[in-house]
Amino acid sequence: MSPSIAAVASVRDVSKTYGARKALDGVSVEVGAGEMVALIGPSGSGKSTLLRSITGLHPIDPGKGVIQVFGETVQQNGRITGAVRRARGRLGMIFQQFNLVGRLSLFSNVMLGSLGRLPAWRGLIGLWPRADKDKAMAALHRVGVSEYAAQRANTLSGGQQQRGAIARVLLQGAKAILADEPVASLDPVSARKVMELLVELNKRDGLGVIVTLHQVDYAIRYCDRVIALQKGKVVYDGPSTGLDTKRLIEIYGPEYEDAFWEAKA
Ligand SMILES: Nc1ncnc2c1ncn2[C@@H]1O[C@H](COP(=O)(O)OP(=O)(O)OP(=O)(O)O)[C@@H](O)[C@H]1O
Repeated sequence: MSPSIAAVASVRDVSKTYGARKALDGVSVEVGAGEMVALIGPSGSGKSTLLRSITGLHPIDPGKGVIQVFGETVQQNGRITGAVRRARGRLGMIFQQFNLVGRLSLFSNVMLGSLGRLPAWRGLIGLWPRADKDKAMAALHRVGVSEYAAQRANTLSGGQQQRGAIARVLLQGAKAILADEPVASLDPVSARKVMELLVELNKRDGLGVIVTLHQVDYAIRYCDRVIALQKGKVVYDGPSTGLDTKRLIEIYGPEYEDAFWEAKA
C-alpha cells in the first residue's frame, strides 16, 4: 500500500501497562485516511493512552502489538522505531490546554509549526522565510482568527487559542489531526465552532481526524464513526448512529446520561 493512501493509524493487538494497571488491553483498531473518528469511553478507559501510543510518546508493552502510521511501523515489540519522527510530522496533535506559548503572539505560535522543516535558529531570531509567514497568515485566516495574529496567546479566549493550535498543525503540514479532548476546556459555543472546524478540515481538506471526547452528544453529532473504550478494551467500533441506549449503558453504565454535555434529546 502506498503511504499516501495508507491508514492514518493501524493498531494491532496493542497493550500498555502502567505498573499493575492495564491501560490498553489487546486493542486493535484502524482509522482510514479520510475518516473522522471519535474515541469515547469513561474516564481512565485508555483514550489518551491510545493517542499517545500512536504518536510514539511512550512505548507499548513488548509482545505481538504493532502500531503503524501511514503505512510505516512506529512501534513493534515494545520498541519505538526510527519512523516515529516522520509519523509525528504527519500527525498534528491538539490538546485540551491548547499548548501555546502564552507570552508569544498567536502568529509566532503558529510559525512554530514550521520548525520541523526549518533550522531552529531562524525561529529564535524571528527570521522566517516570507513564504512561511504568508502560509501562517493563511492558516490563521482559514481557522478564523487572523485578526488576533499580533496578540499574545495568553490574552486570547480558549476558543481563539484552540483555533490557533489548529492553525499551527496546518502549517506543520499534518495529514491527520489527533485531538485529545480539544473542547473540554471550552464553553459550548466555542466548543461547537472548534468541532465544526475539525469537520471542515476533514471533509474539505481530507485530513484524517481522531478526537477523544467526553461528550457523547458531540461524538454522535460530528463524527460518523465511534470507537468506545472501556477498561482498556474496545467495546464498540461502528457508526455513531448505532450508539443506542443499550450500547451507552454498556459503555458508561447506568449513569450514561452524565456523558452528554448538552441535554439528551
Ligand atoms: N503515566 C501514567 N502512569 C501511571 N498510570 C497511568 C499513566 N497514564 C495513564 N495511566 C492510567 O492508565 C489508565 C488509562 O488512562 P488514560 O489517561 O489513557 O484514560 P482516559 O480514557 O484518557 O481518561 P480521561 O478521560 O480521564 O482523560 C488510567 O487508569 C490511568 O490512571
